[in-house]
Amino acid sequence: MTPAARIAAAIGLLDAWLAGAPVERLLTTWGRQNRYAGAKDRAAIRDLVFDALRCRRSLAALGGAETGRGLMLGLLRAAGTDPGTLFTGAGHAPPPLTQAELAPAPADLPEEVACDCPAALAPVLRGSLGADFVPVMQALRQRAPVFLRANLRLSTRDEAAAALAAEGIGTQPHRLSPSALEVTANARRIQQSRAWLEGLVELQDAASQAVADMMPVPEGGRVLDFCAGGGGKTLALAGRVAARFLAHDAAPERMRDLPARAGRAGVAVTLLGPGDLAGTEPFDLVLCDVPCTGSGAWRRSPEAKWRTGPDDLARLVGIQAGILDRASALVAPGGALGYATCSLIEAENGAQIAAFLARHPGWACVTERRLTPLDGGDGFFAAILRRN
Ligand SMILES: C[S@@+](CC[C@H](N)C(=O)[O-])C[C@H]1O[C@@H](n2cnc3c(N)ncnc32)[C@H](O)[C@@H]1O
Repeated sequence: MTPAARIAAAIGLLDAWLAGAPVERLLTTWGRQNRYAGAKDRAAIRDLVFDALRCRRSLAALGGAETGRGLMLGLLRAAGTDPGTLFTGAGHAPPPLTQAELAPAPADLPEEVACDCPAALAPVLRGSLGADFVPVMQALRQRAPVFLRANLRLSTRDEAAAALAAEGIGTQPHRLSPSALEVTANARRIQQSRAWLEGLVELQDAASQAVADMMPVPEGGRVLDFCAGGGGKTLALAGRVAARFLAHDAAPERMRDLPARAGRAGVAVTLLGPGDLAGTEPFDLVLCDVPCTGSGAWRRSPEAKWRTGPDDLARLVGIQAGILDRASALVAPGGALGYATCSLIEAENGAQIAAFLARHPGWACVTERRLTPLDGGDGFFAAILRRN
């Protein structure tokens, strides 16, 4: 496909997204319906769509309309490319620019538009981020780096990096965690590499690794990952300490890849569905990596940035409180309750912990950490609580 034809495809996909369809389903369906498009075309179109979603507000302003066409015009203008060179109407290119579209783009955009902050959550984001509001929102406009976690059970980080380098995959250590590697070349080869297939590395954000590093796991102890999902945190904990790991999720189908991932990593994890918890307590650590707005990960999931509002936030805060109440009852005397979100919003973070402590006076918070994309990885919050 020509660059102009890829832009025309992205315009169609963005129009369907603006009409309410989920982005991943749109991209999958587009790939099935356009078999002539090769892997490079599909990847390029995905990049165009995700770049546009990350910067939806500013690009719509630069392109003069909140339509697929307006977003692509804005994307080209933001990159300093004259859209007229691609909007030619020739072959599969988008139709030429109209008189209205030829008008100069606005020189100055309002702050929240320029940093692509969603209007619905702007007050809570401003309140939560304070002086970091603009830099963090600006950081969320960029593509996220690809990070790997070296499985320290099987090799050192340097050995994992050397094994990847032997297969042409460039990495560099990242300061957020002793296991974190930032991929600098050939990220698309990772899942075919021997290093990945043999469990030396896993894909995991560096801040997510830093959160796992904070969790107190006693050697030989019992650990419950209460909201295990794909098991990223379970595997990071198991990569650090030899202990007994149980993974639980309210939606057990989310854990379907965990047995294969645990097998690759050389660790044992017992899976528990919603009805299986009774009698499994007590645990030395119960980790609650709770469902949240995901605002710290909007670089990777930009769709959520525009489709999450105050009602979703209120619903999630209620779910998080319920999880903490339930999970705290499973912690052994002297054990720890871990809490984590990939959110930047205080209601899901420090305020959630303060509300838990107000409901449970026997508990105290011993550590809290807030990470934003300015630290290099996704935005995360983590706290460790112990019974007084
Ligand atoms: C942030 S994700 C977990 C990500 C995972 N820990 C990882 O690192 O890959 C949150 C998970 O919580 C699960 N969940 C939602 N409500 C829950 C509940 N009430 N109890 C337990 N798990 C729940 C969701 O199904 C989802 O898989």
